[in-house]
Amino acid sequence: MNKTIDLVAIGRAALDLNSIEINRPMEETESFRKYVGGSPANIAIGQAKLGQKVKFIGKVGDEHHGRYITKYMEDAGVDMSDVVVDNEGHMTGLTFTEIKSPSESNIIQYRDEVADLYIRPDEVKEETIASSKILLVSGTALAQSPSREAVLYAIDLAHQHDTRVIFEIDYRPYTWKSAEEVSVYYTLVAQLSDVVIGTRDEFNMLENSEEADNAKTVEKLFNYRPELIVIKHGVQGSHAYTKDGQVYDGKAYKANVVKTFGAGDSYAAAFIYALNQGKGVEDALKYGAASAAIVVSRHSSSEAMPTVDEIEALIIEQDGSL
Ligand SMILES: Nc1ncnc2c1ncn2[C@@H]1O[C@H](COP(=O)(O)OP(=O)(O)O)[C@@H](O)[C@H]1O
Ligand SMILES: O=C(O)C[C@@H](O)[C@H](O)C(=O)COP(=O)(O)O
Repeated sequence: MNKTIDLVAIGRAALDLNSIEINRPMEETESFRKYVGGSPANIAIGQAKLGQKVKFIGKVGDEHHGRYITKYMEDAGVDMSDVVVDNEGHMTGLTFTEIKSPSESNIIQYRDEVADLYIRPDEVKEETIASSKILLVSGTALAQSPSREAVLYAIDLAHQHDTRVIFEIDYRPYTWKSAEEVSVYYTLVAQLSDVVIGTRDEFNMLENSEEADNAKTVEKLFNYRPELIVIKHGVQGSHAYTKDGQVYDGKAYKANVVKTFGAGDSYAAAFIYALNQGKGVEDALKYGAASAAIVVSRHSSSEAMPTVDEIEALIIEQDGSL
């Protein structure tokens, strides 16, 4: 089928309530600003801001927040026509963020019985997956049925239609029942994906191990489908590994940090954008890191997503050239 969509993301679109009073613990914070949130929604918005054609597959609550999210993402350029409105009383998920200092942010999520975890396989449209170059899978969508089966079905369709599967591990400690359960589903989906992106801690969850050896992690996964694996190490940067044995080291850019969350989603949006533009892995690491440096210097994880010009200006400013 003709690939008219650059990326389709599956998973949660939710709300972030970010503390307005920065550098304060949550216990002393009284005011919050609302943004669209949820890792795959943030990545979809980031991609749209980079000029990509993006579609979203998910389920939102039949209430004010669900309507706000759908409208915001449509206005941001994300095609929301496959998003289902829940009709069983499940609500949109909420995240409160604590901005304690430029090096410490924490999040508290309300994720019990949330609408996004109730998307069913029969609500995933084959023609959407078939017409997209990339299927972006968020690991949190594997935490519970029927969302788990919806994701596995989407991956199967992607394989049938030559759609590249990118797995953002996106570990959140809610909803999952045990470390073993996390490891089983993360390993299964990583083995079925073409590209896997996660932090070192997230790969530890995948392996259900504290060993934290990047070389061993990639060696095991390269026995399966993945051809590119990215392991992120916060402000220390990230590493990309290819199946043919190449290793690329990416550095973080200097930033005037407001808060540390949002780094991963902005990194993924720009990293995938660069790959889709035909740039090499080395450049993709720069685009991802520059995008993250911009988002950590702003208040949100969605509205804060940069344009291509902003990313390239930051790379030129700090590296001297693109
Ligand atoms: N404080 C920071 N300043 C500048 N860049 C950052 C900072 N924190 C993270 N980044 C960039 O964002 C990337 C992803 O961040 P990381 O914290 O590893 O992911 P996640 O947000 O998913 O936990 C890093 O590789 C780095 O390039
Ligand atoms: O993913 C969520 O549900 C919460 C996000 O919207 C929030 O902005 C966040 O924690 C982003 O974190 P990241 O993984 O550092 O990008």
